[in-house]
Amino acid sequence: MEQRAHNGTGLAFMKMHGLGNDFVVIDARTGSDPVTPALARALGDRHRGVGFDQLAVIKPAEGADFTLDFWNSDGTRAGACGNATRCVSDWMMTQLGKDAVSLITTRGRLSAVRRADGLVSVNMGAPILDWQSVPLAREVSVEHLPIEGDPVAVGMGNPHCVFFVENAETIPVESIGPKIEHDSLFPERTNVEFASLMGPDHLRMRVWERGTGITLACGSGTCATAVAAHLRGLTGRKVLVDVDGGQLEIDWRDDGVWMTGPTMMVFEGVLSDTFLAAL
Ligand SMILES: N[C@@H](CCC[C@H](N)C(=O)O)C(=O)O
Repeated sequence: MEQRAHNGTGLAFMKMHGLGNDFVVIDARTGSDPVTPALARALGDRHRGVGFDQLAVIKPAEGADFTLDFWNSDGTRAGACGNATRCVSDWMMTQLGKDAVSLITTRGRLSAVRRADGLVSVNMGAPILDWQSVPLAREVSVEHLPIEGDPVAVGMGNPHCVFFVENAETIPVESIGPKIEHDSLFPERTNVEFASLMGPDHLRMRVWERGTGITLACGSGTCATAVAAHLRGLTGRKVLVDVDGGQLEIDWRDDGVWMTGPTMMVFEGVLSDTFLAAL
């Protein structure tokens, strides 16, 4: 696809999703990064923009195939986005004619592969389990946070607060999620997951994403939930996680937490100069 700069010819973008966790993707490998918080918010507006859970920007990288930056729909940055990483990696593999790619995110170098069954796996790296790096505001046990419901904190390049509940379906995610997102224990706010055990190595998870709200899936949140479930002795290191938009496979291996699932390239478009000029 031709890359258009924000110079009077519009701005090209792609729309992708992984299990309904949806993304606008801008390929800025050959030009300057056009994204500002104002552009992210305007583009993320589902009525007046395109709408997305996250905005991902592809940039050049040294020593890897590409760099990936993430924005939330409220105009804030995210350090990780597992589903966008899988979707963009799949597209990049097709562009580069490869079945594996490496990429740089703010948490470091990640790798992704396309499996023989067409599903895409990404190694999201080792979970972060020290309180300073999650980050938490003060020294507490990440495995038992001093919050009602006894949640677990896990960093996956972004913060997560995982609650284990009897039945995730009945939890009022829309009212509890934002309260926990803004709890003073999380100086950078947090993503919030509610998970229940469905069977041996099988979880159900619903999510409130920091900076976005309820989404149909959250890749990094699914990884964090699987890590937390293993730490709590509920599951092994390899689990299936049912989210609102489908199912992800999580495998916490020695080299990191691998997440596998489907990807979808939906459409390509061009933002008009009128839209860009109104920012
Ligand atoms: N949907 C993403 C995670 C999104 C990032 C999050 N809202 C944050 O601010 O950390 C995923 O698939 O991991």
